[in-house]
Amino acid sequence: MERVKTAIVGASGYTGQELVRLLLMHPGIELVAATSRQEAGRSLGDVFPRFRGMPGSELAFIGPDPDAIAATGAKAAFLALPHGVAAEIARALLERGLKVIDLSADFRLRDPQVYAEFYGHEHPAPDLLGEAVYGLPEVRSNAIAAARLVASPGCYPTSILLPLIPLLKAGLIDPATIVANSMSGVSGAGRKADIPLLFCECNESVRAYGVPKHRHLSEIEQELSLAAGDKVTITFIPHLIPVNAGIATTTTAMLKPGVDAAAVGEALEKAYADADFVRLLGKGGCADTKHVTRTNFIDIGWEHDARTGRVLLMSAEDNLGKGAGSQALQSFNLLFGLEPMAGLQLV
Ligand SMILES: NC(=O)C1=CN([C@@H]2O[C@H](COP(=O)(O)OP(=O)(O)OC[C@H]3O[C@@H](n4cnc5c(N)ncnc54)[C@H](OP(=O)(O)O)[C@@H]3O)[C@@H](O)[C@H]2O)C=CC1
Ligand SMILES: CC(=O)N[C@@H](CCC(=O)OP(=O)(O)O)C(=O)O
Repeated sequence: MERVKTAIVGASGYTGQELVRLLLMHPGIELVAATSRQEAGRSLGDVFPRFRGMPGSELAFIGPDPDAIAATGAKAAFLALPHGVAAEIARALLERGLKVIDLSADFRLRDPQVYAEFYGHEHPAPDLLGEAVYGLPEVRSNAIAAARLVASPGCYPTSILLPLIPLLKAGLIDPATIVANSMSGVSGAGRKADIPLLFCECNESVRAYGVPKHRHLSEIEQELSLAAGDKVTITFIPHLIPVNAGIATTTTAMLKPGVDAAAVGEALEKAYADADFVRLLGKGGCADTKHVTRTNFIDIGWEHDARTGRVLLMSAEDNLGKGAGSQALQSFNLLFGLEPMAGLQLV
């Protein structure tokens, strides 16, 4: 079978590097371009010694020039770029006939005004928002398969949306009572020098940040509102924890009056019975990042607090995996009609 020629734009960052790892191992993909302004001219193996000796690791980084990327024959590109930058390159690559899977926030929101509200600047390509598909494969696999432009979800949103959407669709919880507490590893902030992210600032320390209006609320509330069929507004409290990668989220909400708690487990089972990458841990299951890092799995457990009437949803994923790179690859497999598990059998 001919492999799909594919590019990674922004391959020197954390999600880019995870994509390099995944694509070099994928049986249906030929990595033909990897971009970085700083590393242009050096090979993947030189820049990232972990890849030395792997077939494909001799590929040299090129600059992020759309013509140069298209000239490699790439049929698709993953964009692992900062938001704002991604939209511009996405447009140029779409015009050159590539399919685009964007890991940034640029195409996740339907409403450009919401983007301006949460990102502090006008949307750079509002005309493309209509065709972008929010790439949560467990929720809209058919739309992803037919897309030209996929907006891969943020890391926190994935960990919050997958447990909640089935409960909202089944009408089991009161949306006004949803509170999501998340803890993220430091790679979630990207590969940059920033004083609050230095080892001495983060190590042996945990802190909340981004309250009360973290930018991920925009896409979380967009998707929860679609599931509930009504506007949903939630409280979201992200925390930075001293691990390289991994997100653990605990979400709570009040069960609606008269709802039997067992319905929570039933709704999750029904939604994810055929989902390759959602592992349900059942009642009392406390998901642990240790078991999901470097994989495309999200583990979800739940509990009912009979004293307060709240349901507790515990989820864990890798922010660079199911929260970014491997989830984007899951969408890629759908886009190109490949085996859903291809390149993702990671444990
Ligand atoms: N880290 C995470 O857990 C997650 C990140 N995301 C999103 O994915 C995207 C990438 O994130 P992450 O890998 O963490 O980011 P990094 O900061 O680690 O990497 C950014 C990449 O983009 C390149 N880049 C930066 N600025 C420009 C520019 N102006 N033009 C062209 N290339 C540029 C950098 O290379 P160079 O400077 O050499 O050009 C680098 O390869 C972001 O939008 C992020 O929000 C999504 C989900 C999770
Ligand atoms: C720990 C940390 O700093 N995390 C990042 C979220 C990473 C992510 O998913 O961001 P995108 O929406 O840009 O894809 C943050 O809070 O901004």
